Amino acid sequence: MQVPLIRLQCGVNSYEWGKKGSESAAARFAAATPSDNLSIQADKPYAELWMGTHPSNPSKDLTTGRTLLDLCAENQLLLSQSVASKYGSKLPFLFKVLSINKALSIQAHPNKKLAEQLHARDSKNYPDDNHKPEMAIAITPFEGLCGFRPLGEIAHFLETVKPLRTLVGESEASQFIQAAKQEGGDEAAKKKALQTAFGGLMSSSPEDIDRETASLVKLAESEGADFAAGGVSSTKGAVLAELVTRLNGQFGSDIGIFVLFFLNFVTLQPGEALFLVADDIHAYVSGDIVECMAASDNVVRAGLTPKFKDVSTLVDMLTYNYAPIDEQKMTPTEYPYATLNRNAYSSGSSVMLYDPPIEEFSVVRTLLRGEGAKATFDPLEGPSIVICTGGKGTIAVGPTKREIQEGYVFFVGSTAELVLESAVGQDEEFTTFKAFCEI
Ligand SMILES: NNC(=O)[C@@H](O)[C@H](O)[C@H](O)COP(=O)(O)O
Ligand SMILES: [Zn+2]
Repeated sequence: MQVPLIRLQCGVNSYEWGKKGSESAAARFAAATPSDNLSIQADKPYAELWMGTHPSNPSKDLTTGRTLLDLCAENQLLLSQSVASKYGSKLPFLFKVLSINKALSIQAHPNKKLAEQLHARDSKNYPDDNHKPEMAIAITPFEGLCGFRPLGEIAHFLETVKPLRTLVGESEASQFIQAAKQEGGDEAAKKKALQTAFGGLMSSSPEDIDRETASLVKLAESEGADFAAGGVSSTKGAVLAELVTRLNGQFGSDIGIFVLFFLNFVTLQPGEALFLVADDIHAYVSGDIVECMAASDNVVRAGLTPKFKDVSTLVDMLTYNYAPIDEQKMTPTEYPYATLNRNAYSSGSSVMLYDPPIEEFSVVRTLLRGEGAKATFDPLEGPSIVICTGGKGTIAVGPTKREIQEGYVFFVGSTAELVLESAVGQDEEFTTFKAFCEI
């Protein structure tokens, strides 16, 4: 049976935080594929390219116009029997490219149980009954807020940033500082103190937020590198001061600006990655990324957004885990099931695996340098989606061989032996990302 290689036409979502017009990688990639209803407008934000079967924006077979969702429902072998029997006739993952001009909302994604409850209670704001663990891989330099800081860092900010301490509340702040400074001590009590302090911040009144935002911005502008007593080792005062003024410029007076002092601020270079389990708090700030997640669009938001906010649900649902940012970063490993040809070896090409501790997806980044560099992948017992984010080459499954260049997206059916070959010049790179599920 001929395993299909299907060129996809993918939709792009215009959220307010997206980069504008062709500055947006999501827009450029979407526009690389012929479409009768997409013309990129220079002043319109384009946030997310969606690749997959999610019904909110299902990808289509470019040749027939049929949705990938329909094709998988008609022929489960595209997914493989094992994947289809566990996840039904749809992809277990949703694959995206995000192009971020302004900060995304302060958010977390509910675990499976909470997702079912929220979906049953409010399917408009919570369209899925599924969890949404997610992984982000930087295409360009990326900034994000991710997971709670080590408690000592938060204590430092409560002691040195008066507007923050005022919004948290004097007693909550001093109780937290006391708990944070206890050597060893009861982990559950520390997390409770963190939840109380964070909950105190998030329950601030709009008047208090307006007043304290104005004071915070004034301090940031006047103190510069000395802001927050010079900051902490992971985030220096000057960086914090710039972030406060940037976020204030983007959102005006907003409680999300104060969340900055509770969350790790992380920068990723191209190829570096983050993994977020369900219920992990985060907010991406800038850059272009590839993102892969379980098939869900459930977002619980609490700040930095014009969208629906559900602050009490967010405060209640969080794990209140805290850790240095390096524990949130994911380290890719060499992908063992691909063979590079001589050109690829000699030009320093690479095939790297990003493999989070969940079943629904993994991602492989293939970076082929120079003319004729080739990677041959062992057949997978499961579905894949491949996007080219730079350069050009060919993609082949069995006897079917197609051109692929920046923005092109292909669905690769189960048990395909996939071959990628570069058609770029000597010092250029042909880069693809492949999301897949194999169980
Ligand atoms: N962390 N990234 C994600 O979860 C993306 O997949 C979501 O689609 C975005 O967070 C949605 O962001 P807004 O709700 O528009 O602020
Ligand atoms: Zn998210």
